[in-house]
Amino acid sequence: MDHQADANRTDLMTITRFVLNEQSKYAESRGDFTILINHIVLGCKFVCSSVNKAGLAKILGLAGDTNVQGEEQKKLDVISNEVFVKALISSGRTCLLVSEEVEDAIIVPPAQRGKYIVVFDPLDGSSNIDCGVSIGTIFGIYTVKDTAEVSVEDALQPGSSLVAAGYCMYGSSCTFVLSTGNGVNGFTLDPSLGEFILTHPNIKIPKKGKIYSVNEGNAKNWDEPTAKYVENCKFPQEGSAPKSLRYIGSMVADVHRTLLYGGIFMYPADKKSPNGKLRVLYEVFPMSYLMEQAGGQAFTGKQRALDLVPKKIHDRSPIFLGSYDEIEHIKELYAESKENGA
Ligand SMILES: O=P(O)(O)OC[C@H]1O[C@](O)(COP(=O)(O)O)[C@@H](O)[C@@H]1O
Ligand SMILES: [Mg+2]
Ligand SMILES: [Mg+2]
Repeated sequence: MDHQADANRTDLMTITRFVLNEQSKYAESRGDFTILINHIVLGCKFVCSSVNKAGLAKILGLAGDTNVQGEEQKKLDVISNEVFVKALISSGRTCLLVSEEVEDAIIVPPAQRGKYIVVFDPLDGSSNIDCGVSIGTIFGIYTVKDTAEVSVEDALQPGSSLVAAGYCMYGSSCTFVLSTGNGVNGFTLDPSLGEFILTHPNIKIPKKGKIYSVNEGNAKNWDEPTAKYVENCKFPQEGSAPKSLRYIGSMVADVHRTLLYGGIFMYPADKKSPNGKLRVLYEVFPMSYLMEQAGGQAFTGKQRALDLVPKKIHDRSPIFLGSYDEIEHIKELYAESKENGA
């Protein structure tokens, strides 16, 4: 047993240590945020182990119910939702929860309330669960002044009011990516320690990218700027190389690759779904917050995504997010089509 190596492992930057360091920068902090993040991390570890043994544990397939989105819920959608609702309420640091899998906002019992609102997608990429392709969990964190009178309206804040956001990807390795407003950091789960260790410090997305990510199956219903942008990816001007298409169909996995490699992920509006598919509060906002914190951009086709103010907790919005220059190009195409009166 190499005791020295083991001893050295004690100075690894775990996520708890990292968040505690972050918190120590705020004189008024009492550790509430660290406790909240620890409960989210606990939920992710639980879901990760469930996902890894899903086939064995017979938790693949449908749960038999339909959620507020009209989607057939997978067993892991329901299990993940229960895990996070319980973990977040038992943290004693939340007052309101919004989950993709629950129609109404969950108001935490007064005795267990804290100042944070958590919006979350307990299991993202549900269509990929049964074939073992990467899936994830997405979350955003807001604060509220008066927890005593908290109501669903308190969750309908712009994305720019988020105090933190992140996701956990259940893939070949389990990766937790977090921003508390000072850049983006990635942590990998060390199964032998059961700890998330800092492996991707201060993630910065490349300014340009060689990859575009979109469900081309919707192409015939796209608007002109989207069609033009994708056309340009495939048939670029003289001297530029065509981009590669990568589409996993799990937002967490497609955005994680985009964050690390650069490029663009988009779920645009189309004639079939004029507001796109992805949900503002617990998909679009957290990923847009992370993208901006990493030096990228997030655009709806009309405005900066984080400036949106949702009217309902399950609102959807078109979204283009990724490398700074790629989003600039999309913005120009939308401005052009607006000038042409489209
Ligand atoms: O199959 P489509 O239409 O391309 O949609 C894929 C998108 O839908 C989602 O699966 C929606 O998320 P959920 O799985 O959480 O419902 C995203 O992860 C993904 O980006
Ligand atoms: Mg999702
Ligand atoms: Mg989901």
